[in-house]
Amino acid sequence: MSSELNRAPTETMQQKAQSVPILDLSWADDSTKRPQLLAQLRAALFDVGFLYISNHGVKPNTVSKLADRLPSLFDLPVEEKARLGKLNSPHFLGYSGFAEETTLGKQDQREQFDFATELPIVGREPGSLTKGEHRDYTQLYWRLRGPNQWPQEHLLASFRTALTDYHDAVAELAYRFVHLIEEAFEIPIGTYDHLFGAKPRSDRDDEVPGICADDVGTSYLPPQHRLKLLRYPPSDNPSGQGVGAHKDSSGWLTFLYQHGTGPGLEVLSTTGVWIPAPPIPGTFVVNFGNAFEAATEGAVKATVHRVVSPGPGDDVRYSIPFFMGLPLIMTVS
Ligand SMILES: O=C(O)CCC(=O)C(=O)O
Ligand SMILES: [Fe+2]
Repeated sequence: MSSELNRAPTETMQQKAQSVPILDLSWADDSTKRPQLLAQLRAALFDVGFLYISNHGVKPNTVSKLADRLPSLFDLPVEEKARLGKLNSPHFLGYSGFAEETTLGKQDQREQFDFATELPIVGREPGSLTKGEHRDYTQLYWRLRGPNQWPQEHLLASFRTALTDYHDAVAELAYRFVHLIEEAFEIPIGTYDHLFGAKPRSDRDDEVPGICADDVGTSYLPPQHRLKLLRYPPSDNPSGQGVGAHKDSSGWLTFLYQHGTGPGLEVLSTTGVWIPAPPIPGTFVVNFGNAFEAATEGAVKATVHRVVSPGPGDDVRYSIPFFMGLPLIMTVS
C-alpha cells in the first residue's frame, strides 16, 4: 500500500491538510524506512490530526471475528437489548437505542453498544471511605470502572471472546503506536508508559522532567479503554446526521475500524473543508482526543469529524471506535 496519498513535493501546507495520509507501520521494522515513517507520522500529527495505518499487526481474523458478528448483535431480540440497556449500568456500559444520543442538539442516527476493558468495581458510595485508603474512591468518576453487560452466550455465541480478543489486540497496537509517537516527537520512548499501568517514571533511572506518578506516588490503576460498536442505517435525508461534528472527548488516541465499503466518515481540514475518510481494507483510522491535544499544548489537534448517514439504498454502516483510556484522576495540569 502506498505510504501516503498523492503527496507531491511542491504541495503547500494547506494542500497537504486536504488528504488523510496512510502510514505503513511495517516500515517501523525496516531500519532504512523507519526514518521516513517517523517523518510521515510527524506530518500527520501536526498537519492533519488524522491518519490511516496499514500493516498494523492486528490479525485480520481478530477483526473479522468481531466485525462479522455486528449484524447479529444489533439483531438481538428487543428484550435482550433492553436487558443490556446502558441505564442499567452505573458504568455507562451497554446498549443505547437508535437516535437516543444527540450531538450539537440534533439526534445522531445510530444505534450503539458501549463496551470497555473488563474491570472490577472500585467506586464507593459517598461517606464510605475506608481509613488509610490511598485514593478517594467516592469521587463520582470512579463509577466509570466496572464490568461490561454481555449478551447471553446462547443468543450470540463467542461474542465475548471475539470482543475481548479484539480489545486486547488493539490495546497492544495502541501501546506500540504511542512509542512510535514518542519517537516522532523525539522524546524518550516510554515517556507515557506510566499512564498505562507501567512503573511510574520517577522509579526509573531515566526520569523525565514534568512527568510524574499519580496522586499517591504509586502507579496509576490499569487503564480502562472504551469501545463503541456502532450501526448507522440508511437515511432518506441525503445529509443525515450519523453522528454530528465533534472531537473525541474521552481518551488519548482513537483507533477506528470501519466495516464494509460505504463512505460516511468526514474530517474537518485546517482550511474548513470536510475531507472524506472512507473505509480502506486492512486499515484503522487514528485520531487524537482532547487529552492528547492538551498534553501537547495544542500542537496536535483533536480534529473535528462527523459521520454522514448512508443514503437510501446504501448498505448499513458498521464501525468500531476504540478509545485508548487515560487514568481517571489525571488533570490537565
Ligand atoms: O463511526 C464512525 O466512523 C466514527 C464514530 C465517531 O467518531 C465516534 O463515535 O466518536
Ligand atoms: Fe469520534
